[in-house]
Amino acid sequence: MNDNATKPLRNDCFALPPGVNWTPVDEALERLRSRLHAVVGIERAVPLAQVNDRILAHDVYAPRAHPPSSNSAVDGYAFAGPLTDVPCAMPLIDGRSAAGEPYTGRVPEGHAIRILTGAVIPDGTDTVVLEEDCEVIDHELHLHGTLKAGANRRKAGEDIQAQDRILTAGTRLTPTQISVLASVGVDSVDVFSRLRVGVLSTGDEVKPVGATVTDWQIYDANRPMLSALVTQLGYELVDLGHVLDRADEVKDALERGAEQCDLILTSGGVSAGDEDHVSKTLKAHGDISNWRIAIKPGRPLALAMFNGTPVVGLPGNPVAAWVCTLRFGAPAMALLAGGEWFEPQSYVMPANFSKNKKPGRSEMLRARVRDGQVEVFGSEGSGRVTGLAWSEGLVELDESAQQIEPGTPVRFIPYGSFGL
Ligand SMILES: Nc1nc2c(c(=O)[nH]1)N[C@H]1C(S)=C(S)[C@@H](COP(=O)(O)OP(=O)(O)OC[C@H]3O[C@@H](n4cnc5c(N)ncnc54)[C@H](O)[C@@H]3O)O[C@H]1N2
Ligand code: MOO
Repeated sequence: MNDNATKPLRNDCFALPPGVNWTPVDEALERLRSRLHAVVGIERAVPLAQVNDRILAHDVYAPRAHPPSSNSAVDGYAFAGPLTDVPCAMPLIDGRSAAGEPYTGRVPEGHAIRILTGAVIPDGTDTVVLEEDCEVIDHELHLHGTLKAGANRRKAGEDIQAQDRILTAGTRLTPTQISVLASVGVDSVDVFSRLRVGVLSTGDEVKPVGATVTDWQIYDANRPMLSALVTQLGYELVDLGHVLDRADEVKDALERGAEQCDLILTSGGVSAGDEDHVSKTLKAHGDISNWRIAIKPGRPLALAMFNGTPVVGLPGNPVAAWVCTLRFGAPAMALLAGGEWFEPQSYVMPANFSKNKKPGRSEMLRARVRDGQVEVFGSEGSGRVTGLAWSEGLVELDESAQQIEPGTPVRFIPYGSFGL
């Protein structure tokens, strides 16, 4: 039950203004944000049991209030408050109000009634005393402390009023939001179809895991990494496999991808070398813009439209591919999928390392937090996959030069901030 939610992207959506050479990270992000929009269809009335991790297509309004009636927050006794003149005693009436079994009569003035947690506050009462704070002797409630009117009462609609907008379109649904929907009886919602993301590896030296390899060949580390990332971000993975550095193979794979996917991630073949066929093919058959982003690692990033489908040409080095996918790909995919653009939440914390950073480029270092301090991986080599596994996030150092010493505040972005 899909329909097209949006119009297609423009072919020149990644074009750079004339004369642009090095693009600062913030500018690159702003450019992506302003040129991309949702490209997926809508699935209607999807049951709550199937909406975790899906993106809401429409705002949702509450069909009823939460809580629907005023009720007690504690086990105790209800009466009309406030209680100022203490100590005092109040006759208890027969009967009680329990959750699922409300008291239907009216409590006379000056009387109290037994009430349990979650039970509707009976007519004639508005205040509840905890059972630990009073005594019952011979059908009489003895009270010792003062209480404000409305104490221990959860008012009807104090959380949600009927017709309130409870969730907005573009929200990625999580268990906590599903609880909000359920609490007001919403049993199904409209969500965007999952973004279909193709992952393609390129390179004559690259072989899939499981293949026989010789010394000059390497295993494809990027495709399994990016595939797992795509799935974990909540998108539908389309495995486009691996192709050699040959124009016809790259073109065939991109054509297959453009038919099946809403976005294609490629790795390798985007710098200026003789065998960089991804760039060449995109140039020959698509609308490509080679963004030289002032970021390390990940300087070459190719953004292109190929047969109407956006292609992100990631650098081959696994660390650069990882960093670029998180920093640029994750918010871009969120927009294409109907979600909201996001700037990952970061935390300023003291460094426990030293670094003399050159000006001109941002640097993203593999990092983690121990004992309230940020540590970085021992090597910055962008082929070092062990540093990826070691890290729990990234440290982002901005374009300006910086001398980092132990104790210098740095910006740590946990992987969770990218939606992982
Ligand atoms: N003259 C220049 N040379 C290079 C530049 C430059 O600006 N000028 N940039 C360097 C940087 S930085 C990077 S990153 C790479 C990016 O190059 P490509 O995207 O063309 O990537 P490749 O050359 O194909 O591969 C780079 C590196 O990564 C390995 N690789 C490739 N695919 C995989 C994979 N699926 N799994 C694991 N490893 C992979 C590949 O073997 C290379 O070692 O360019 C620099 N050169
Ligand atoms: O993108 Mo490259 O891996 O910066 O080193």
